[in-house]
Amino acid sequence: MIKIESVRAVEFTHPTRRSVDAAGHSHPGPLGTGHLALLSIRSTDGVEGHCFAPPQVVRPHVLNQFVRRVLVGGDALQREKLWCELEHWQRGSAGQLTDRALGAVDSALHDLIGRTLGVPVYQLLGGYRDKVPAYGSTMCGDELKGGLSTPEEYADFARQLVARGYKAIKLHTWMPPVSFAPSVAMDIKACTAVREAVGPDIELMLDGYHEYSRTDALRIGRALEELNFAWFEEMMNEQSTASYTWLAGQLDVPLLGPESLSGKHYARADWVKAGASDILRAGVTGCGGIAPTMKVAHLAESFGMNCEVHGNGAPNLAVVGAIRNCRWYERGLLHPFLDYDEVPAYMNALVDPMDTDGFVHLPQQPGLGEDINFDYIARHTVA
Ligand SMILES: O=C(O)[C@H](O)[C@@H](O)[C@@H](O)C(=O)NO
Ligand SMILES: [Mg+2]
Repeated sequence: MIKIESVRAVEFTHPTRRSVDAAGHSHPGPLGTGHLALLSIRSTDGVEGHCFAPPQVVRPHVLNQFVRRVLVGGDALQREKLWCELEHWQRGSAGQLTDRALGAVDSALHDLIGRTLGVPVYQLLGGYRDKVPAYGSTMCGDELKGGLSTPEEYADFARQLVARGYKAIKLHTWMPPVSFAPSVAMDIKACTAVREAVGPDIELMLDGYHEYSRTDALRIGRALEELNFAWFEEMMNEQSTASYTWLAGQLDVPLLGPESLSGKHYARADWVKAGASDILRAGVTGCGGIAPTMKVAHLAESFGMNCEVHGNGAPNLAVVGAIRNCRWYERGLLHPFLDYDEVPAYMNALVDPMDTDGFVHLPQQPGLGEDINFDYIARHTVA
């Protein structure tokens, strides 16, 4: 038994050049102050498991009303039981206990178990590989000169990413509030420019505006087929499964999803049944944790599908290291103005450094493998 003694979240500040637009997409911005929380679950053995999360996701109300009531005194080794109890509390939480909160708790529980047993989480989950190829996932397009404001700038950045070692690149193109977005023509021009820049051997994917009509999505999809793209992602509202099923029937380029759709592994089972995508998608923050993300991966495998894990970071990387049916680790989000390889102030090292061949090596430390700068966090804790 790994008896849980306490659960806490510490909010801290850190310098950042990432800003968020009205639609929640990140872009480069002036040097500013970011806020983040570190959720920590401590056992009676004195070991702690951790997960970073937005402060509001693990705010006191969420910990006091739900998380502590389920976890404290429980056995971290029974994390499926704990997860199911938290999921049960969601329905009556008036939307306060989010899938992201479940994701943070489940990730910290996995970290606690791994740190206690001295085993990396990806090996606890199964252990399929010790390194994985990464694709460069760009930030969304912008109107910043020299940034990602034109098809040519996407092409320039793609050349830089190939030189860095990436063997695949996913374009997030322009979305509102960018003044000219959405634009079918510009999306196609950016994809064409990048394909011409990197040649035929680099895999390319598009993840653009998320609310195109069926007919607009079809126009873009046809162009991606000409450009031999590897997949087409979240081009329509994912709440319309029928639209994805229709589009999948029209196109040869693989559709990938759902990313943003709530409903965890349950909704993704319905997508498989509906034939709404060719490649499934799940991520630890969007699906409510490592455990449900693994369930989606296994569901996909049972139907001969890949499951491309959504997002970067230690929990998602652990899942990618534990499953066969995922081609890439999503490394990003990337932008010409930002150095992704710069270690955040609250860490002592990146969890996902990439070698010159484009591989990310799974961390071999116990737990999720994050080398957290606890002193920095203590010095920058919000009172
Ligand atoms: O803000 C978002 O929608 C996400 O960061 C998104 O851009 C990115 O994570 C994604 O879509 N990856 O596939
Ligand atoms: Mg996406």
